Amino acid sequence: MEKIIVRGGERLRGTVSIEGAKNAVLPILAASILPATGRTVLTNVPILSDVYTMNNVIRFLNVTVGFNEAEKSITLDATGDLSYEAPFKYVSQMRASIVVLGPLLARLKHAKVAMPGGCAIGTRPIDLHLKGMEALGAKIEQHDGYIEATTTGLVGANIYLDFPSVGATQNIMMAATLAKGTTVIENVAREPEIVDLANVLNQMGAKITGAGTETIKIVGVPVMHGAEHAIIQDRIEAGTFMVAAALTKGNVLIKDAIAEHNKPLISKLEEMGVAIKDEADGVRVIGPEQLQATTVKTLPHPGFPTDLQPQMSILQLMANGTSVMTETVFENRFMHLEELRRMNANFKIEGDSAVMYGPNVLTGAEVAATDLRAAAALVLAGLVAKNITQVTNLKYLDRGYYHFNQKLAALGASIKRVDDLSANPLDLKKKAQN
Ligand SMILES: CC(=O)N[C@H]1[C@@H](OP(=O)(O)OP(=O)(O)OC[C@H]2O[C@@H](n3ccc(=O)[nH]c3=O)[C@H](O)[C@@H]2O)O[C@H](CO)[C@@H](O)[C@@H]1O
Ligand SMILES: C=C(OP(=O)(O)O)C(=O)O
Repeated sequence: MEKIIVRGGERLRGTVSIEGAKNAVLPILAASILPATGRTVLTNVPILSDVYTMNNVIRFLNVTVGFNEAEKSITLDATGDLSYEAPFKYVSQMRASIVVLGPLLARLKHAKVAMPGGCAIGTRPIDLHLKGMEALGAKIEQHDGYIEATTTGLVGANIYLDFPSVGATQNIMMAATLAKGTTVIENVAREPEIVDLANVLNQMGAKITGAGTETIKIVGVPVMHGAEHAIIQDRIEAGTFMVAAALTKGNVLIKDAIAEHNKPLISKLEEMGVAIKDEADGVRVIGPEQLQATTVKTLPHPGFPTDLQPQMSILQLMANGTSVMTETVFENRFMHLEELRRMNANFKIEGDSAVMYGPNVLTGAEVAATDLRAAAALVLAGLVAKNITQVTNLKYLDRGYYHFNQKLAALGASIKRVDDLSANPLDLKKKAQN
């Protein structure tokens, strides 16, 4: 069985490089459906199972996809006859496939996408995506587990999102690029990945302003063309390594990390006694001898990211005093803590909060990942636990981290992965197809 085996107790030291952002590249791959002429070339693409899955989705739609793993680049061509259906087989593997709905509707006036279910971290409805498509003039029908959207032509509209959903913002923004007239979306998500998507769409000929603020304006254009774009750095991977350095009393330079993108994490780390230095080539993190307790609440950007909550909670467990983590974005994102009971973690869950009594003395155990960030958090816990920790269910880790154990080992962690199917991109690719 594939597993990561880690012996706790090493201080991490050195430099670690960060990949392109998973949450930026996935919607941008969907955006490659929009150009009717020219090829799109993406660079700084992370080698992740989610990327292979999204490649499979858009290949099924007849986009030509060439992934050059050695160069971390993908060339895309959507100039042929496209198909409008994203089947259950792929959408069930990865919820983010729902973001093909907007571009398909814009380009073909017809989209049929399998209904994405919830996942381990929450129920994850898509009502806001659908509300946006309807406002732009799409007729939505739900049947046989599919959402079918049709239109005689999308028309710009004013849309207010009840919640700044990342996926809904991306889907509506992409649908509106080719709509007739102007669309204004209010209360949108402001994540850096939204800005990256808007940048590539504008390179493709779209007219989008306001990405990164609460209101996005899109002036529809008749046609879009291919573009070249380098994916932004992964702030969640960077944040995970910041936590790893802080946790192990380490001293690590997270190369090319963008401090601005990780402000909410950095501010909490500083509160806990961690030294952070914004250097010319990245962010240096120096962990203290003893972390201090802190209170954290997850929120849409620029609040504390839910995707760093599980990792941050390991720091809180190790901090001196009582820490509280409140999760407001997803209703079921404390599964890693339940696993950590096997490692003697002392905490209690009260509604949407976890109250952690530190400093804990974690002891190694066999634990199973339940989702992507839970997987990373369990490995982090292993770095500071006594004895040996074994983490299984690594398919979740491979969705979002490239060479996670190798990068930690290069920083001095005593860690290895057995039966490693992620070392070779071809194995990851095969896994994404199964
Ligand atoms: C591929 C990708 O980029 N994934 C990220 C994206 O997911 P995703 O785009 O799915 O997350 P959303 O921002 O849409 O979801 C946030 C909250 O809004 C709710 N909601 C969302 C849409 C909707 O139509 N109705 C509704 O109620 C969700 O159930 C959830 O409680 O943002 C999340 C929140 O930062 C991150 O954790 C994910 O890593
Ligand atoms: C929840 C995440 O991703 P997704 O939305 O793809 O499930 C994540 O990246 O932590």
